[in-house]
Amino acid sequence: ARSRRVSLVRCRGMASSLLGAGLAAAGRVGVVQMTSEAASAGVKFLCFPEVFSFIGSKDGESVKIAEPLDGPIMQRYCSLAKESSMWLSLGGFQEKGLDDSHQYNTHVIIDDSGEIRSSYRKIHLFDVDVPGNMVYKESRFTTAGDSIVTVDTPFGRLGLTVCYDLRFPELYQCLRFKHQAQVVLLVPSAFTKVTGEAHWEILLRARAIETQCYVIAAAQAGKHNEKRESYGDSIIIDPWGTVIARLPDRLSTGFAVADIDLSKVEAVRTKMPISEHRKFDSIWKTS
Ligand SMILES: O=C(O)CNC(=O)[C@H](CS)NC(=O)CCC(=O)C(=O)O
Repeated sequence: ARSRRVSLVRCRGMASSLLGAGLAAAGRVGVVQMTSEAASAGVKFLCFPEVFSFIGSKDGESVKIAEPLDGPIMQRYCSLAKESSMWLSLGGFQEKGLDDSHQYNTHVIIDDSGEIRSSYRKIHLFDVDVPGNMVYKESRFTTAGDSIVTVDTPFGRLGLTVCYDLRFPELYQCLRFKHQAQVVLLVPSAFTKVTGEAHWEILLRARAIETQCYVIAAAQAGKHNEKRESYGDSIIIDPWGTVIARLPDRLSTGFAVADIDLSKVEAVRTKMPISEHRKFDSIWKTS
């Protein structure tokens, strides 16, 4: 297996203007310029954080700008992928839902010819009272997905997830052991500052170690508006659990690059064959 360059990106002002509905010129330059810089660095697959095209400052704002996957926002990203000959992971897209007051929180994979290859709707919704912070109720405007999604790419079989999904290891177990996500589990996120500082990196490394997969986790960071602040280094973790690329939380712009080497996945799994040792079917499933 040849190694492939993969990268995480974060742009200044990301999520307020960008390629989204507001479309401020500066924001667009941000995304396009960062993508071209990544292309010059040899990147073949670029991963964006959750809510990459829009973050609202008030409840219910994002449902108003939600669009279907064949709408103008996604079309722009498809053109960007094609022009830069790059695969894109676009997590946390506000996909138009069943009615005007509902959306899905959707992770979209576009290939290097500009075609949407797959999309995953966030299964676990963040209805949480964050200690010392605020009460989130994602389910008010968002409908949960109910399907597990993998997609075959030149970077291996990807397992798609979003943000709060990270806290539910059974999803990752299913991706690895039932759907053979041999390679990367993508976790685009906008973790809160409080929960992110406490849990973000340790959960990501645990998911990589226990699934023996690469984990690619693009994070929002910094203050978005009066009410919202996100926390997290954007990191790429290898199947042994080592962080091999990092874009620190304090940087509002930039990208981090790593090579994905599928032979590393096989090496870790051969030496420690947890898929043969697990007792899920023989004990847990039936007890
Ligand atoms: O609603 C939006 O604008 C975009 N969506 C998000 O930011 C989502 C839902 S509110 N955030 C999380 O899932 C945070 C998880 C988290 O922080 C944790 O698990 O600790």
